[in-house]
Amino acid sequence: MSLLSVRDLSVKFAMRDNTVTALNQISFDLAKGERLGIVGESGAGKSITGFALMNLLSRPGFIDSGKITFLGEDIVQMPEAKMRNIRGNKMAMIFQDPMVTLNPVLTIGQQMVETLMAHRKLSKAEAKQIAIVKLREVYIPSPEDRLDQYPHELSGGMRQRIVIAIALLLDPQLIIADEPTTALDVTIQADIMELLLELCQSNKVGLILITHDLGVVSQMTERTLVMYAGRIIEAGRTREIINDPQHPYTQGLINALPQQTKPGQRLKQIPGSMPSLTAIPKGCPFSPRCEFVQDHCLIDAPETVQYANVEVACHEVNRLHNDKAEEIKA
Ligand SMILES: Nc1ncnc2c1ncn2[C@@H]1O[C@H](COP(=O)(O)OP(=O)(O)OP(=O)(O)O)[C@@H](O)[C@H]1O
Repeated sequence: MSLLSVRDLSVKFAMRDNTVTALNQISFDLAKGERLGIVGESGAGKSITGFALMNLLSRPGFIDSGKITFLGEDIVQMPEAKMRNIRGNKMAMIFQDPMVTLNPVLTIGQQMVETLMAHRKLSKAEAKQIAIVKLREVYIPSPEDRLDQYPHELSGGMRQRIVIAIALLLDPQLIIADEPTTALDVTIQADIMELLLELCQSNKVGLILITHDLGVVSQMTERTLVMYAGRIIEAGRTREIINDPQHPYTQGLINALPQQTKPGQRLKQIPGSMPSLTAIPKGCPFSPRCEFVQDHCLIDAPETVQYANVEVACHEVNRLHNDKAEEIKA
């Protein structure tokens, strides 16, 4: 059984005068223990996807259609009380800012013990012991002492480690991490990612990692979804997507990576920007920024097709692929 299955999921925002589409019929699967990256520029719909999966969208956002099946159960139709239980026990979300999760007026120990006791039949002493074990797993030094500290007494990196420990407290099967290191000092970002990877692997926890950074995705995940204007425009094994991207947008993201730029050369940014939800172009949403655009790209939205080991939504994928092969031959 797959851990998660998303079919034709559409999310809309009810604005004052009209309704705009933030997610447009996205579909994907996640196997148990699998790690999936969701990448794309700001506004692509990555965070909205994370919130929809947790059934945490709030007005004006709502799931318009589609199905989300988690461990065999339909999340979209699930009553909120049951969903709250699943959110605590089976899936957890880690946000960019640790203070979204941590309560500033409670000690670390109070937060962890309360969470454990709310979901498990445990005495306070037992819950405290589990909290200490979990803090040790995220390499918090002197965990016994940390239990009595408040979040503001700890560094940003330490706070995010504690958030990871809280996410893992009830042994979830899925963690959704939305830019979990963006707010942290650059020097500790890699440590936190490494920790998350290690814990997901050792506990066989599925991971959905939301990030704009393809470099991070290549280190952390087995499969990747590339999102643009609320659609999945390319999906496949991370290795294939990084080494042989098929969609011009993915190619643009990879060309913009600092490692692709020679010293003294300017970063090759994709021209233009992500459209706002109220101005998504007709046809292929990427067409105004695409150097390979053809007339028909402006009229019809491309279907998703299987091509060279990935799924890709681009009218011109065949031509681009052949041109690239010719280039390599020459
Ligand atoms: N409450 C809201 N009302 C209206 N539009 C919204 C709301 N929240 C998000 N949006 C829009 O939904 C789109 C997708 O947003 P989302 O936060 O998922 O993007 P993202 O890919 O996660 O970007 P970022 O990397 O900046 O977080 C954006 O165009 C955003 O402006």
